[in-house]
Parts: sequence; C-alpha cells; structure tokens
Amino acid sequence: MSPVLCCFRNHIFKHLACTNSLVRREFSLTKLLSVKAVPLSTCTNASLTSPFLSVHIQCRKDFADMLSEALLCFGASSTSIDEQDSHVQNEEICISSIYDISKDVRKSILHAADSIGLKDLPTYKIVKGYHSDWIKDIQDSFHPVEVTKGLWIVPEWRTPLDLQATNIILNPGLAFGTGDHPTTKLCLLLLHEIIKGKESFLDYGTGSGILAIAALKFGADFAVGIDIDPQAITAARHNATLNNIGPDILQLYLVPSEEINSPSENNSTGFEGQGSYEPEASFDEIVKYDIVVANILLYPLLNLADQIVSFAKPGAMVALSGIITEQLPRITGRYSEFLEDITVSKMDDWACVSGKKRRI
Ligand SMILES: C[S@@+](CC[C@H](N)C(=O)[O-])C[C@H]1O[C@@H](n2cnc3c(N)ncnc32)[C@H](O)[C@@H]1O
Repeated sequence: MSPVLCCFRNHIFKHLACTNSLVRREFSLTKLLSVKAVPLSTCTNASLTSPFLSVHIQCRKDFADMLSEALLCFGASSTSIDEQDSHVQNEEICISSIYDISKDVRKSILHAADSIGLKDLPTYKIVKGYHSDWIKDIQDSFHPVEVTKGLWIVPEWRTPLDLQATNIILNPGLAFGTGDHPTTKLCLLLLHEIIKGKESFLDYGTGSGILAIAALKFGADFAVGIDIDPQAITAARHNATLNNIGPDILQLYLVPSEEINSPSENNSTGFEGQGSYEPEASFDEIVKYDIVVANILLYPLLNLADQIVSFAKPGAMVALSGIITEQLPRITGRYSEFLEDITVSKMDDWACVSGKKRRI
C-alpha cells in the first residue's frame, strides 16, 4: 500500500511505504493533519453526502507520531494530531482520524498499535460524519497568511484582509503550496526580494503554482511551472485563473517522473498523483530562465542538480528549497560546482539555498 497523502495544515505531500507491519517514513516531515488529497472544489454532491467515520484515539504523546502513520497504513484515510487538545491528560494526546464507513476501525487500531509495539489497545471513540462536514472543517482551518508585510496568501473561500496588498488567491486542496509552510515561505521571501521586473521564471515542482503566481505578481514577465503530478498542474491552472493569470504568461507542463527522484534503494518519487490535465505541448528544455526555483526535497535536488541548473542563464539566480537544515552540507556540496555567492536562509528547521549560476 502506498497512499499519496497531503497534510493540509502543514501542506506537505508525503508517501508512506508500508511493508507488513513495517512503517517507514520516506521523507522527514512535520505532522498535524494528513489526508488523502481531495480536490476541495471538485467534490461531487454524492461524495459530499457520503458518510465516513470520524475516530478519536487517545495515545501517549511519544507514540502519537508513529501511531498516526501506522493508522494510515492500516486503513485510515487521514490522521491529525491535536497537540493543543486540552481534554486529554498531560502525557496523552488525541489523534483524530477519518475512516471509510466500510472499514473495521477496531482492527485497524489494533494492527496499528501492534505494529509500533503498543501492548494495549488505545481508547477510542467513533462518530459518524459526512464529507461535507470534513471539507468544511478543512476550509475553516485555512485563513489568510501574511508571508511578509504586504504579501498575503488568501484561500479561495476567504476575503482578502488588505486590498492594497499583493494577494495571492489559492485553493490549497489540490496540491502542495499554500504559503504557510517554511519551504514555500522561504522561496516567496526570496522572490519578493530579488524580482525587480521583467524576469523569466522557472518553477521546478510547481505544486499549487504558488511560486510562479507570486513571481508574476512581483513583476516577472512570464513564468513556467513544471510538475510530475498531473493534479498539481490542474491545481496550478485553477489557481492561476483565480489570480487572473492566463496561459500567455504562465505555462504549465506535466513532465515525466524520473526514478532519479528518489534514493537508489527506493523507486518511489513520493509525489505520485492523479489528475485530469492533458498537456497540449511539451516543456521546452532549451529555454533558459533568469530565475529558477526548485522546492522539491533533498533527493530530487541532489539527483537533478545538473538538470535544474541547466535551465538557468549564466549568472541567473537558482534557489533550492525543501531542505532540512541538517541536510544543508549535502546540498551546498552538490551545488557549489554550479553556483557562486551561495547564501542560505532558514525558517524553523528548513533551509533555502540560493546562488548565481557560474558563468564559467
Ligand atoms: C514541495 S512541493 C512544492 C510546491 C510549490 N512549488 C511550493 O513551493 O510550495 C514539490 C512539488 O514538486 C513536484 N516534483 C517532485 N519531483 C519533481 C520533479 N522531478 N520534477 C518536477 N516536479 C517535481 C511535486 O509533485 C510537488 O508538486
């Protein structure tokens, strides 16, 4: 089983590989709410009214992360860890999860607990709910985010708080990139600082299209977004439309997923998905850009370094994000042959590396 999951609160796509009772993390990730990616704006009436089971599980704090992931491997459609939950005792925490109505919840919790070495079945409570409530909950949890003074990311269903600001309108339901994860924020801050007007911009791993949309709003002349996930391309086009950005200035391409995305012992990209986008033309690999940003995590950044840098003009800015600070030496080591004037910006445990492509 290898579900593709999207954390709506922390907005990280993650891929969990589960072999028998072995639960493995493909990427180092933050937690909170993990759900199978659902396009919020495209749910049918039937899916909105179909019932599901909302399950609240009490668990020791130090096991919560592991149990949460194990539940996903044993049938839960989503899990969220509520660190703020005041109803539970000091050392305990509540995991809220969603199950399809057909699932045997007790068996799932039992297997998940067993797989991480918990001897007792955790206490749990099941409530029947409807997807419309769940989607409303998710929508309610998103608010406009001010990335820096005068730059707001506004969920499609909210009203901008500052009409004079640069407001990027987004539907965060379809793809990674809602603007409140540090990996995205670091890129947004960099683009805000370096775009002076008229640049060409390549968004390598566009996700929701947020960086390309931001670059255009900051003054770039045109932008290209590429992604291996069709759902990301669909999301990015939808989000571009929300911002009155047409295909004349934002081109989006679905590109083939390369195995080199992942470490050699594993062929999973961690970014698989499904969507309806039919590309009309293929990405022109000859064109060079003034700015190239790739927010695609450590292994793709390492494996695709030559390719990422090849899209930059000599002297162009190249920025790499999705890096946990302890991974920094591997990225700076790999990219120092291509980039000069390397700088590093950090937020929480995340870092963004940028530099100018050497002219040779
Ligand atoms: C972490 S998200 C970044 C989204 C957005 N650019 C942002 O900064 O918030 C990474 C995106 O890169 C895409 N991706 C991963 N590997 C890729 C590759 N080799 N080529 C193109 N896109 C890739 C994923 O599908 C995903 O949409």
